[in-house]
Amino acid sequence: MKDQLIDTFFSEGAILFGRFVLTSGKESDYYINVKKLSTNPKALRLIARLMAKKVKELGIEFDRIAGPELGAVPIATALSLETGKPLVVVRKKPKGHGTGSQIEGEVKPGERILLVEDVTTTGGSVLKAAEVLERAGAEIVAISVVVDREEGAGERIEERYRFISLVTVSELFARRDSAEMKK
Ligand SMILES: O=P(O)(O)OC[C@H]1O[C@H](OP(=O)(O)OP(=O)(O)O)[C@H](O)[C@@H]1O
Ligand SMILES: O=C(O)c1cc(=O)[nH]c(=O)[nH]1
Repeated sequence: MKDQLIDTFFSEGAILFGRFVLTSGKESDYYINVKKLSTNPKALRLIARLMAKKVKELGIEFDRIAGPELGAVPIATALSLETGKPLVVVRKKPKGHGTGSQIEGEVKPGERILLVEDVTTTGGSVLKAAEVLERAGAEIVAISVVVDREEGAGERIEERYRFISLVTVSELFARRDSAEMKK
């Protein structure tokens, strides 16, 4: 399943090369567009199945799944359907009208949350979401990401939480290099 996911990144054109400014302000000569996969039902199902399998194998128990706006929302939703566990969505900022809420869905005090992310670079975005959930009384049992760019997020997140990645950029680029060698 993991190899299938890696292949899907290439077949869906989800790895772009050029100059990109990242959310952290860093610059990069490549960009992983996980949204290309999370908007494709077959690829999204594969991500959800792989994530559910990995979490189960590691014996991680949780009551609820959380997905921070925006990239993680379809992934967390698919994982909720796959596992039958309820969902919460964490906004980047509290809603400016209506409920004024930053969390959509209910977090009960002491609930064990599996926090999902699409891609991690510095880990700053997902750590902000973790803070919002903890302020609401949740316990973050693990942070699970589809792709880790290996630019410090793992080390930063692991200071406080269990960190799981489905694939790393090294694994993605190793596959590209081995495919090119075979040509
Ligand atoms: O680990 P970090 O350095 O925080 O970078 C990764 C974050 O950047 C992207 O989000 P983006 O801000 O582009 O928002 P979007 O998901 O709303 O498109 C991605 O979805 C992660 O949330
Ligand atoms: O750090 C980011 O903002 C980022 C990097 C990346 O490769 N893909 C993405 O969606 N966001």
